[in-house]
Amino acid sequence: MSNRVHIFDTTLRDGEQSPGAALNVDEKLEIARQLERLGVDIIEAGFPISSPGDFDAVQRIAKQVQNATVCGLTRAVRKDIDVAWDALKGAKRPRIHTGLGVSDNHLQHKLRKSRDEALEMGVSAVAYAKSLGCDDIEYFTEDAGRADPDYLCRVVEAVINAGATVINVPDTTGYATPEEYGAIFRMLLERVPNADKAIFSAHCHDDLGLAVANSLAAAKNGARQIECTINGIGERAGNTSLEEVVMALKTRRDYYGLETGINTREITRTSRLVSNRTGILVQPNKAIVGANAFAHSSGIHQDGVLKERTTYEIIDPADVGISESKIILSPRSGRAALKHRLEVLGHTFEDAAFEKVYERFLEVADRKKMVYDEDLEALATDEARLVNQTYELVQLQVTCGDSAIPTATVKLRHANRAVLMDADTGNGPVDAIYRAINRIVKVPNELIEISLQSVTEGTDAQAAVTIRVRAGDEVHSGHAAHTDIIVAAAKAYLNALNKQLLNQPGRITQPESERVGV
Ligand SMILES: CC(=O)SCCNC(=O)CCNC(=O)[C@H](O)C(C)(C)COP(=O)(O)OP(=O)(O)OC[C@H]1O[C@@H](n2cnc3c(N)ncnc32)[C@H](O)[C@@H]1OP(=O)(O)O
Ligand SMILES: CC(C)C(=O)C(=O)O
Ligand SMILES: [Mg+2]
Repeated sequence: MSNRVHIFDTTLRDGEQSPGAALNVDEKLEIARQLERLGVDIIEAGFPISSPGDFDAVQRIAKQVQNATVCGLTRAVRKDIDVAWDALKGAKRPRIHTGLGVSDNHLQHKLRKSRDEALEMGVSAVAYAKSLGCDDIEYFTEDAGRADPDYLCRVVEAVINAGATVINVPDTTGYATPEEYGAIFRMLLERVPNADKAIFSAHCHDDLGLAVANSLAAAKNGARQIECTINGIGERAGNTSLEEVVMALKTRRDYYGLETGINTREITRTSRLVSNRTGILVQPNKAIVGANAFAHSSGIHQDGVLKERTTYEIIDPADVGISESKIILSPRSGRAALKHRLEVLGHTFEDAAFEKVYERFLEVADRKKMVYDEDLEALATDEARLVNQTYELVQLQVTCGDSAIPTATVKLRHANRAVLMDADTGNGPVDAIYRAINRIVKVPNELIEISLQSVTEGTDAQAAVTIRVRAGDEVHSGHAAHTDIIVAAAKAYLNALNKQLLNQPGRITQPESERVGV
């Protein structure tokens, strides 16, 4: 038996059966083009009899696709087959996918047919498709996951005799377990006398979250076609996800010994296109294509991945078309991750300065949960400026509002370790802060410009404050960033005053203001 597994993509048929996923014809064509780039073997383009729009889509895809087989779904009904064959006329490699339920549940309640009647319908549908000149006929034994094995074997044997070349054994309701589903394929291959005349195909639904596991079990037991959809979209809980099943076969080739023709580097692009056009978002923790699939956010993992990627990654992100894995800076990140990201952004620090950056990073991370490059830039430049500071902000308390007198209390630490506190009122909170700071620092200056800017997005964004003060002939600028804009304003002012103080002899001398908590 060959070790090549055909990938049958049904994003445009079963995937489009996802509630709310309806695609227009142009979008279907666009997705079909991308599926070809991805290298799928078969594109199930639609159910041509279902609507004029679907007929049109199948017809246009059939004409456009160059390499893949293009397939149209039908019931085991002549008019469906006629319409599908008509839609597939322009295809280089057309396939009719017809079939009928095989479980007693479907026979009794839905089709209201006896086993023999249904078998006869299936056989005539295949024979009819063949009579039209179709030599690639796939037969689906709907709800095979709940069918009587003896009846399933009878149906499969009969439809292969009638001309079916591919036998689809769907677990339509997502009921089977991997062991059971694998065993169905083993049984069919062992018991059906003409089984060697057909390729057996797995088609699984994810009602119990087992679609991928069931498809893999089928492949392990002889299935050589897997039906799947991009992002696992599809009827109810969805279908087998193409990206998961393909990457499982590739990553665990040692276990399955099977190959597909998929160009896995196109996986991410295809996933994004389908999500975009269907409007169905991909959950962040989704395997392979979720936003977090290659993101590391805790310190121990980040340290490991930075030392050697394979400590926590079994797939190289480049293999699925992602340039690199992500290190997400969070309150759980350690020094290794922070240092790495700062270096990537071009910031290096001496050990002591780095410890201060790390301390401030943790403060920001606790407030923001995720720290972005823009936050780091703000944080790093701020710290770089503060290395030579004379005064450092220890604590700030502000009272303001439409009926309160803006009042600020500031506590500063001097370079000689003295902690100084003072308070003042002002026209507004920033004015009050600057007056309180002036009472401690006591360097004459004039505030000539203040600008406030948000450097990241959201209500928890970092605010950056830039100010300029004039002292005699000199102008000093100060810059600081913080998630609290009032704190950023205080730090920016201190930053400017610290620069002013750099030029003053004896700046490390103890100033005269009130000393507290030395
Ligand atoms: C498991 C799957 O995913 S199967 C594919 C599911 N996809 C779709 O159903 C989308 C396309 N479907 C449609 O557009 C429509 O349902 C159509 C055009 C196929 C049929 O529409 P209608 O003629 O109005 O029939 P309706 O949908 O109400 O009922 C389905 C009929 O097909 C019968 N039927 C269902 N499956 C099959 C089958 N595989 N072979 C033969 N008959 C079938 C049902 O028993 C029912 O027949 P009844 O009306 O005699 O009871
Ligand atoms: C039409 C068939 C192949 C199907 O989608 C199913 O049984 O789930
Ligand atoms: Mg299905």
